[in-house]
Amino acid sequence: MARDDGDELSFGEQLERDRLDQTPERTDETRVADFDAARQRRERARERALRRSTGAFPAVPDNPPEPSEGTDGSLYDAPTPNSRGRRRSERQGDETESPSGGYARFATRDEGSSVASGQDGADPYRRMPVEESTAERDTRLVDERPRRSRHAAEPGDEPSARRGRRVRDDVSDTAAGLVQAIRTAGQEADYVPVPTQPALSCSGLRKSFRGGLVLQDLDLDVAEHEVVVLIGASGSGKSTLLRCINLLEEIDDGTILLDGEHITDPRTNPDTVRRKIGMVFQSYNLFPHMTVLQNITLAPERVHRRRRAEVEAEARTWLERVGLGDKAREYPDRLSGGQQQRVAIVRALVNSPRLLLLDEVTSALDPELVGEVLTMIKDLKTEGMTMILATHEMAFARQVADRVCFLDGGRILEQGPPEQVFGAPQHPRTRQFLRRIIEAGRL
Ligand SMILES: Nc1ncnc2c1ncn2[C@@H]1O[C@H](COP(=O)(O)OP(=O)(O)OP(=O)(O)O)[C@@H](O)[C@H]1O
Repeated sequence: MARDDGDELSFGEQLERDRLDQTPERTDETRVADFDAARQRRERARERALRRSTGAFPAVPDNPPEPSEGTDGSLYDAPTPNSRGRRRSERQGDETESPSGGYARFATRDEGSSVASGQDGADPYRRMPVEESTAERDTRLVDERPRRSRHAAEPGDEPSARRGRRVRDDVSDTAAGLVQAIRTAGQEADYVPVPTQPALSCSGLRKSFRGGLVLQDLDLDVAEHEVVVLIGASGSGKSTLLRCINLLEEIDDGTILLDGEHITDPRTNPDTVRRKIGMVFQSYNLFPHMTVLQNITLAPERVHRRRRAEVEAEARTWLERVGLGDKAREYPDRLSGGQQQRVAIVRALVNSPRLLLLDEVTSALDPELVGEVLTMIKDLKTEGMTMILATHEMAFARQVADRVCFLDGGRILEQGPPEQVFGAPQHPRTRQFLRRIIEAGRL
């Protein structure tokens, strides 16, 4: 539906206009003024919803505001699949925006609108039970939200159900999906869930080289602070996945969202993305003719146009932290392999990336040098860095991973907490792979 001035109307706006049109004794001026005011209110509500989606807020307020139909009687914005086609009066039990802009709450089927309107003495903000399902994957239960996510996907999860739902504008849709899930299950709920979005969300990734499919409809969500370790046989697609995430390879199909931003959109500037995603490779890739400091500051200065003094100060701080403070003026060939790899990691960290990708970072190191790099990665984990690592170091994977993903033939065949994947693998292929690792004495 189009407005008179040609603008597309959202579904909420259509309903709002219908409602205003049907109100008797209104002049054109008041109708237009009311419509614009309602539109602004909805935009403010949308901004608040977005802010809430990225930060913590109380699920159950100390002093819950009176449940409200909205101070203005306007329609709740962002209509949802299960609410489309219904007017506010019919769906006000689904979601209520408090006057202070604070809370999402969900009524069960039996509560109907009486709860939302505060009738019959029901506490409209009481906790309600919910059993987490796949559709609720991208929500956190506020009262139990851990600092570090344990994103334990189950084998057999249906990824396609999540596809295309990771953009910021989908926050309300996610919440609505959750409401629907609760209703479908017909269960009473324990908690008020809050929709959140993963730091990284890959959906339906496909990548082929010369006709050979290397990634096949691969889905992967990574929560903030989560450490995901990719394991799998040589050629299973681990490096390709990391390179696609960093836009070093162009995907054939699918989407990658970073903090809800569609980074695989062809209009995206890869340099902007790479400032937010640090990547470290097996072979450290340091420039031999540049000092350690120059290697670290090169891209931030030249590509990202950051001020030299600022970048140098950051680089020196990092070098001190990883015990290489005295190496800033050295050339790479004067450093050990482990030291060079630590410099490469510092180079990836100096832009304060949102996500760090580590591709076999210990493979090229002498065994006695592996430890210092692994210690550095463990320290980064402790500090809450969100990371995806591809590694053949199974013992390390077991120690550092929040979640282990086993790749086979370009697919994530099995994933879960390390104790589950290493201790009780479900898929025969995972068991076969791990048996070989154990036989080789690598686990
Ligand atoms: N640039 C490329 N051109 C052609 N084929 C490629 C290219 N990059 C990767 N491949 C192929 O894609 C498949 C997956 O490679 P990838 O490096 O992602 O696997 P991997 O799981 O990281 O292996 P490894 O553990 O040995 O590093 C392999 O068959 C590889 O030969």
